[in-house]
Amino acid sequence: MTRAELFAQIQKKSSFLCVGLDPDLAKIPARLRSEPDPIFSFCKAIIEETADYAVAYKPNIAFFEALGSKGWETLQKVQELIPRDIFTIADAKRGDIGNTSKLYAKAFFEQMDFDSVTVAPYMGEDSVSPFLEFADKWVVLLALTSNAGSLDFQLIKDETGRPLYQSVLEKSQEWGTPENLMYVVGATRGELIGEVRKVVPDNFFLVPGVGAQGGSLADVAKYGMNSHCGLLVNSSRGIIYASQGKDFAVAARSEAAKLQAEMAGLLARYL
Ligand SMILES: O=c1ccn([C@@H]2O[C@H](COP(=O)(O)O)[C@@H](O)[C@H]2O)c(=O)[nH]1
Repeated sequence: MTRAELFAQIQKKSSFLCVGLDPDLAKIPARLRSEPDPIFSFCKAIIEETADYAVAYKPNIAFFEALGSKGWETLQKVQELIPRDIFTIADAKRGDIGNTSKLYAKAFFEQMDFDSVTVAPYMGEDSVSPFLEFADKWVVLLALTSNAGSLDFQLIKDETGRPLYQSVLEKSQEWGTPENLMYVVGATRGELIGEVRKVVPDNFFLVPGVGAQGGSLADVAKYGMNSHCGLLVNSSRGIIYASQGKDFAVAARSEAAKLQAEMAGLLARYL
């Protein structure tokens, strides 16, 4: 999917919602556990109920690969089920020496047809570039993550006072363009999102941390939105586990609808 197509979807749905698919057998409704593929049934119901409000889905690969070969089959079926006009993110956090990264890219872009994959920047240019060689596919590079441990490295300053996340942003601008490179920027980082936006004015951000992690959607839009919206805001547990009862899919729809309504207001205000 191109950047223009993604922006067109955002405008059409008045939404920049990414629904995170983190399906945990221990948390899905008990009645689904007797189905032949409980995780697929769960994801299918969530996708069917939230697709009106979502412009992206982000399956977190850990929740599938933890189930072994069956989990990979389920992931492929889930990816194929997502409507083609909705952006897909394989949240796999890959990155290795060049020839290995190339095969990770083939796995997510050719074996499966994801639009994008999350990649860690730690190993540098040759670990990221192989993912950028695929037409209309995207790298979503970890920049300023939402977790507490992000403080361990990402905010450490070099001798010029520049934090590490800023070096990641600046250096990676040499590798990709706003047409194929997004950044992970946590919603829990508040006004720091504005600092990231100053360094990379045109790139999309994938923003996890709204919902279960407590980040503010209003702050994300205030500090992060650009003229193409530039934001995909993810919520996983806040949507998919809105209810663990029989009404889980309807409850997920309702949570997605609430976020979309707030997003529509923010788009009207800042775009
Ligand atoms: O900085 C990051 C990078 C990735 N994630 C992932 O996003 C979702 C968030 O789930 P919630 O349930 O909405 O908290 C999850 O898959 C994480 O692995 C992140 O949270 N922060």
